[in-house]
Amino acid sequence: MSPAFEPDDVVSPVAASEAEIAFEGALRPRSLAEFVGQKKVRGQLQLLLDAAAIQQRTPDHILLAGPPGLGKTTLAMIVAQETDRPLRLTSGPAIQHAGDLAAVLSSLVPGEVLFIDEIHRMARSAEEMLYLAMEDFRIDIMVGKGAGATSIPLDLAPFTLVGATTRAGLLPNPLRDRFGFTAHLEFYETEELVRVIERAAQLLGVTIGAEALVEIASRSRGTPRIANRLLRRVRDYALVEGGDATLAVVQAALHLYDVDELGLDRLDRAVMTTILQRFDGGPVGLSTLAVSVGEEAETIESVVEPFLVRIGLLSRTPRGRVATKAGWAHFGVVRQSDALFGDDL
Ligand SMILES: Nc1ncnc2c1ncn2[C@@H]1O[C@H](COP(=O)(O)OP(=O)(O)OP(=O)(O)O)[C@@H](O)[C@H]1O
Repeated sequence: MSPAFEPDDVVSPVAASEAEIAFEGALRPRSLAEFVGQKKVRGQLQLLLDAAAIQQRTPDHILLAGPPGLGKTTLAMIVAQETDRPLRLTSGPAIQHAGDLAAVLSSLVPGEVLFIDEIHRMARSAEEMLYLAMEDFRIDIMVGKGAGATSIPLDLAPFTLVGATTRAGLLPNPLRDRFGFTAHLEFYETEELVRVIERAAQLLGVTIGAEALVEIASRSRGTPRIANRLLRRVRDYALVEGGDATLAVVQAALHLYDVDELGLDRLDRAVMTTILQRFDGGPVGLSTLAVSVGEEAETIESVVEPFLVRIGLLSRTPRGRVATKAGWAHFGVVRQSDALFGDDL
């Protein structure tokens, strides 16, 4: 099954190519003060870090939950920077065995911040090891097999775990409970994205007007990663055209990249038109929908749906996914049952 959705799609909120990772690195805010939006989470994190500093201990473990591209990695980096501690980055898929995690944990220096991205994708055996490590800064290493197996306890340096997940619901309770603080990152408001783009434009040396900023922000799916990426495309367009990033340039550039006024991309449109045309507006189950659009169910659930639900085009019901009235209206499709019986929407 070939995916309908590539990580480099212009409005894909998922992690991008090497070139984009370098581009993102240059734009990352370095402190909580520079981090735009998520006011509540910023306040809560600041308090947690200040309290730890006063007590001269490692800050509590932190879980960051939310859709991709909202700033989880950036916040983990900020936690390390603000507390002046080294940072180790790894991810759930890289931890396939308990031994992979033991190697990371046993090499941490005192106070280090360990960031595990996509923590819900870590191996089960490693999860169990992590419980003890988080609670007691200790792990048990099993040596040998069967009746002769023994466990050797190993003390760890105290560390702060920052876990990131797009699927908080998939984390087992014992793991979730061991985080001292869970932050739920929300999609950003347009005004917040305007500030993200304004800051990025300054760093990139792009001259951009107020209307153009709002236009990019309102097509960025509430996601800073997408806002920065659209700005990059607009900058390229302005460069080639030999002018500033005006509203007309933004509109032309985003039209070229097929980003509509709501910021919907190919996969969003594929999901919506499948529900509308193939399933007459739903309800349709997630796995059926995934097969119909040729995409992983997880991508649909964690990347596509949260935004479609947020902007009111789709609703999730116990019987399946259903297009809302606004969904029908946005795509200008007429419900087959209404067409048959001549009802108005
Ligand atoms: N609040 C913010 N203010 C300014 N820029 C931000 C903010 N949040 C994210 N960004 C920018 O958006 C980009 C993506 O952020 P980041 O990598 O932290 O997202 P993420 O949630 O970790 O995504 P993923 O789950 O895919 O790893 C970065 O370039 C970062 O600079």
